[in-house]
Amino acid sequence: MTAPSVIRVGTRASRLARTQSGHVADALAAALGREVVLVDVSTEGDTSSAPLASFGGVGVFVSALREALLRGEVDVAVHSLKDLPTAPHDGIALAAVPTREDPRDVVIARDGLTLGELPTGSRLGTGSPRRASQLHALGLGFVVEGIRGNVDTRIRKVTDGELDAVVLARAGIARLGRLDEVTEVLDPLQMLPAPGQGALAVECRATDADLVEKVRAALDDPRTRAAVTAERTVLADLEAGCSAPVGALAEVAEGDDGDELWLRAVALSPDGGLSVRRSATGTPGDASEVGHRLAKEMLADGAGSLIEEKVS
Ligand SMILES: NCc1[nH]cc(CCC(=O)O)c1CC(=O)O
Repeated sequence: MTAPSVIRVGTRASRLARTQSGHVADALAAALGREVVLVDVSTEGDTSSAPLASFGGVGVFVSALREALLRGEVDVAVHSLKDLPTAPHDGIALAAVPTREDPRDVVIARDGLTLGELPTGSRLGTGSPRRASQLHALGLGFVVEGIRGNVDTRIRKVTDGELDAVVLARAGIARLGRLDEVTEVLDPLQMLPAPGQGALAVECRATDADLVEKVRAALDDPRTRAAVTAERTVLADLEAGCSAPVGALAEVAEGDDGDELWLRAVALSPDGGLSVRRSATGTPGDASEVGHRLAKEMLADGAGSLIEEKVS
C-alpha cells in the first residue's frame, strides 16, 4: 500500500477565507494524521470590484472552488455556508458542517455608537438587501449605501469617515480577530442573520466516498447541520415563491425529550416597510420539514407579494 497522499484544501485568497480554510486544514490534519496543505483558488468575485449581481452574485465565490474540486486540483473546498446556492451541485458532497460561530450580525460604528445612538441621516454601509431592509425597518431614518469588498475594506470606510457605520457578520469579524472594534451585537429580533451565517461548508468530490466519510467524522456538527438545513430550506422555498430579502435563524437546544429545534424567519420588502415574520419548532431530525412548514406559512401570509409592494 502507498502512503496516504497529502490532502489539498482549496481556499479563496481573501484573509477571511484563508483563516477559515486554515482552521479546517488544521483540524483535518489533527484528526486524520495526514499532511494537509492550503491551495489558493482565485475567483472573479475576489478580483473584480464590479457589483456582484453583474457577474452572477455570490455564487461566483463558490463555483471557482467547486470547479477546482471537480478537476481534481484540490480534494476539499471550504466555503462560508451562507454563500452556497441552496440547490445541491452535481458531483459535490457537503462532507461536513463544523460547529457554527455566533451567527448574529454586528455594527461597527464611529465613536463607539450603537444603532439607537446614531443620528437620523447617518450613512450605513451594507451590500446585503437583507441587512438594508431590516435597517430601514427600524424606522430610524438611516441612509443605507451599497458597499462591497472584503471585511477589512468595509471597516476602513468607517475608520476613514466615509460612512458612519457598517453592518457585518460577527463570525467574520471574530475570525479576523477584530471583535474589539464591534460597537453593537444585533439581537436577531431586530436583525435576523442570513441563512447559514457563521457556519462553514466543507465539500469533497462525491466520488471520494472514503474522504467524505473521514471529513464528516472529523468535522461535522449534527446540531449545526440541522440548524442550517432548516434555514436553507426556508430560503429555498421562499426563493421559489418570492424574491424578497430573507433572514432565518434556527437554534438547537436540549429539551426534556431530547434536542429541540427553533426556527425564525423574516421576508421583507426592500424598503423594510412590509414584512412577514414567523417561527416554528420541531426536532433536529425534522429540520427540512420544519423549514418547509415555515416557508409555506410565510408564503400563505403574503411573503411572495412583498417585492411587488415596493413603495417608490
Ligand atoms: N457576504 C460575504 C460573507 N460571507 C461570509 C461572511 C462572514 C462569515 C460568515 O457569515 O460565516 C461574509 C462577510 C459578512 O457578511 O460580513
